[in-house]
Amino acid sequence: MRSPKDFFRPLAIGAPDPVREIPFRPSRMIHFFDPSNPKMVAKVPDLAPKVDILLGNLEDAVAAEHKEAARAGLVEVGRSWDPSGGTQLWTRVNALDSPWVLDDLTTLVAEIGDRLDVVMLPKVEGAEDIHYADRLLAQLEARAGLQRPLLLHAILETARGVANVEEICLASPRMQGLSLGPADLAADRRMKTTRVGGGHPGYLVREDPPDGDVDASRATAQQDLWHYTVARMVDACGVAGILPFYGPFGDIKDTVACEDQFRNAYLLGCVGAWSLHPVQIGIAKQVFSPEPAEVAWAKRVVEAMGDGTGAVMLDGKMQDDATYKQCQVVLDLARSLAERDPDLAREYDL
Ligand SMILES: CC(=O)SCCNC(=O)CCNC(=O)[C@H](O)C(C)(C)COP(=O)(O)OP(=O)(O)OC[C@H]1O[C@@H](n2cnc3c(N)ncnc32)[C@H](O)[C@@H]1OP(=O)(O)O
Ligand SMILES: O=CC(=O)O
Ligand SMILES: [Mg+2]
Repeated sequence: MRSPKDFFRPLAIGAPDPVREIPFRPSRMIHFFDPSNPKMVAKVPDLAPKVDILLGNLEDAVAAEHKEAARAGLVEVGRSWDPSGGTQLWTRVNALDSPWVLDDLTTLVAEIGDRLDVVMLPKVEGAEDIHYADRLLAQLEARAGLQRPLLLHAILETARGVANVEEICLASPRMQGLSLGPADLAADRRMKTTRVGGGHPGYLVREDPPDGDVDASRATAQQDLWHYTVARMVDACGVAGILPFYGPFGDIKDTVACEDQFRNAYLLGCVGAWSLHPVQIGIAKQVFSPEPAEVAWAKRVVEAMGDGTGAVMLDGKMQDDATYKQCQVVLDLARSLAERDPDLAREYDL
């Protein structure tokens, strides 16, 4: 194990210094596109200003015969990318055991390393995966003469990854965040759902039988299959000072259930989710931006609490040091979103 004193030292001579803190930038949606698909690439100029993060996906959902074209397509997008708009450019590279990942990393860092913000790594199982990518990126950054380190984002999508989630988050100063990968995770855990995220009608609780009559009709409510993992992920990210995201919701037509899944993640502490189709961009934008009424309430609490200590009553509700901090979380998020979004700035009146 390396000495903690070495944690913030570059892993290759000439590589940029690792970041000390993960910058919080608006990250409500990570919009996936396939850079080998000309129709999707044609939409990039229009989509880029509408999303917080645009991600060129090279892994699953890109057919094996299109892997090289996807990599080359992302290089083209990166070369004409204008970072001054504030949108982040990310990529999801192929898995570390795949035949493509080495070329993905070497090509992307050399060609567009100065445009990319974050590299998403799929199927991360433990700290050893992050250590490998960390060293390789440092070598590639040094060779490319990059001034700023690329950050790493891991997808939590194997049982082993979930079991090792804390060590993954703490494995490198490059770690920017985690996403839940419910599809691969379901397969790896042998869960019996064939859906990409979302609930399942079979996973429910049923009310007790009235007067012991087990044949009577009884109300049921679907439960959230992902609650445990999202909560675990949020805590692990909190420990490491990095950002948790919900991942994909595959039922593109069911925008209502998508919104519910995103909102559960938002309330539990996630900063954003993936959008797989343009229709999901607006859902994520709305859900992961605090409601104006919530922001107004947070402002009232902070004002009423003065220096943030003691207890006061506001509309019949007790406020103290802890609720002051809860309200600061909402206000900090609102302020950072308002800086990027003039409509929200007006609605929040900040
Ligand atoms: C489990 C996981 O790993 S999830 C992450 C990996 N999966 C992905 O990245 C999937 C990304 N999304 C997609 O591939 C597509 O959205 C699909 C296959 C789900 C649906 O695609 P389509 O059937 O073409 O959807 P639809 O007909 O509604 O598309 C409307 C238009 O939006 C475009 N479009 C669809 N998705 C996207 C996207 N993610 N980004 C940009 N444009 C898109 C289509 O090309 C189409 O363009 P056109 O009007 O010029 O013909
Ligand atoms: O990559 C995402 C997943 O759900 O699997
Ligand atoms: Mg996956």
